[in-house]
Amino acid sequence: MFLQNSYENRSLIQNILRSTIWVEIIKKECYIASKFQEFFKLYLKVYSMSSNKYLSQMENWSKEDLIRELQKREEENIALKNQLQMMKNSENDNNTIPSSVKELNSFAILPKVCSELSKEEVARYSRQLILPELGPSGQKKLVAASVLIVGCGGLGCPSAIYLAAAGVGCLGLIDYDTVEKSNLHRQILHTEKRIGISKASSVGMSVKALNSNVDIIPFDVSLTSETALQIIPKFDLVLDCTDNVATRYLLNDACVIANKPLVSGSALRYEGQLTIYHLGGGPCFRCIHPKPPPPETVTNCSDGGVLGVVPGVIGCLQALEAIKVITGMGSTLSERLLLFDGLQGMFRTVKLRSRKNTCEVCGDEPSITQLIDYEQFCGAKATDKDKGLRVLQKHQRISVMEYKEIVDRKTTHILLDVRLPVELEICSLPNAVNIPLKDIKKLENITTIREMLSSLQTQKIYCLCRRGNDSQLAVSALQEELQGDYDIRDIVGGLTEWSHKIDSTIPIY
Ligand SMILES: Nc1ncnc2c1ncn2[C@@H]1O[C@H](COP(=O)(O)OP(=O)(O)OP(=O)(O)O)[C@@H](O)[C@H]1O
Ligand SMILES: [Zn+2]
Repeated sequence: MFLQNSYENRSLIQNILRSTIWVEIIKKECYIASKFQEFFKLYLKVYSMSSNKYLSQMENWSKEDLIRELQKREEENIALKNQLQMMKNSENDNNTIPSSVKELNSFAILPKVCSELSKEEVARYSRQLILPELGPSGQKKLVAASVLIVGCGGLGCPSAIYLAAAGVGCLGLIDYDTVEKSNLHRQILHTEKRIGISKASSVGMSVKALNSNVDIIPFDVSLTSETALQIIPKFDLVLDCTDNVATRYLLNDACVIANKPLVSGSALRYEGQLTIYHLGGGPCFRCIHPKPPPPETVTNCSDGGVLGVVPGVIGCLQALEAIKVITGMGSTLSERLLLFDGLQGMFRTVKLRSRKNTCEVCGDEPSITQLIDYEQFCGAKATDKDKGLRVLQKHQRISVMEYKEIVDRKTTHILLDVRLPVELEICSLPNAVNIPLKDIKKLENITTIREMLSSLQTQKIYCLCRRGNDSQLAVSALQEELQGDYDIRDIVGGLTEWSHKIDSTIPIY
């Protein structure tokens, strides 16, 4: 069989093998980082194992499959090389980041009682020390303080770096995710070389490089109902730098139960918001939002987009609020919500309601005294990754492979791309008709679709979007509006799946 493969496929297989071997080697090399005498023995062993295993598996693969496999290996290689480089760098670096905390029961924050600022501290913080409201006494409070930053993304990066710069003694950094290329436009503490490594460690490294006096405690874990109360009580104050509703409720309830103030920020497109919950008798998040919003009304950065500067602004302001809470300077945003409109260049502050004595968690007789299942409560995952909507039956959906066959057989149909026009400028399939989901029920669009169906003499409409969520909603909407014997389906996984399985030249965004 192998002999029947084209020359091209064979050379692809060779490349995949080479790449696979490197993945294995680098993994091992990471493990034995400094024991290079074992390196060559390992190389030979891995080489012979990998060749036999992979050759027999890949003999019958198509060229497309081989290209995809190669890309996967190469990406894995880059991430691993970055990790290895990081390990080698840290061997020569005095400011190494402690490895991330896995045993949540056992970590401790070393108490920093700062009775006197050192000469070095006076020199480093001199420009803020001479502010009368802060002064040496405020600086000592900062040095003795510990702040937990939940989420090391667009908001977490600026808040972490400013708190470290200001001399906060200990920063806890939580994020379960790893650095991706699409993070770099706004998550400014990560670097190209750190793609693939833990976000919490990456932020830790940047923070340490700026101020080695700060103790860093990274947690490569998801904050959940199981982990939250093992971590939060050990810190003085918490920053919510996350991006999903379930985590917002979890953080709120955990901070009320642990009696910690919560500095909460959010940013989307060109706008941001900021407030402080559960501080000095002020309201908590549940006092303001007793019920979660319907999941389908929540937009995140990866769907709605965000200009990087906007979380930059809000993250900096979160750091400022934290500094005020710790030092007692000025007046905080408790019971007030700050709204930032980046496009108009406007800040506004609105008054929030005061604490509700009937609040389920911070009220006089709370019914929530321990953490609950927040994904169930919100009807949404505690991540903004893929909403994975499922509103259609199996017979109303087709896979990208099935759609490819329809295209190859030249079966007459309408391909309806329901993304925004700006997204079609990024990438699109040939002959797609664009009607954004939000406009799909408009009379003129329904009329256009009816006319196209009748002029093409077809009953078939295939709806396409970026990841296969909006396309399902489009199918439901069209079924309601068209009311006829039509074959309307959605293409599962959308253009992202098309890129993975059919045409890897389509960019994933
Ligand atoms: N429950 C949680 N525990 C730990 N980290 C969380 C939790 N919920 C969200 N996060 C983290 O909060 C961060 C939010 O940052 P942001 O929205 O800027 O990043 P993102 O999710 O990487 O962005 P994108 O939507 O572009 O993929 C993410 O890094 C995410 O992993
Ligand atoms: Zn409340």
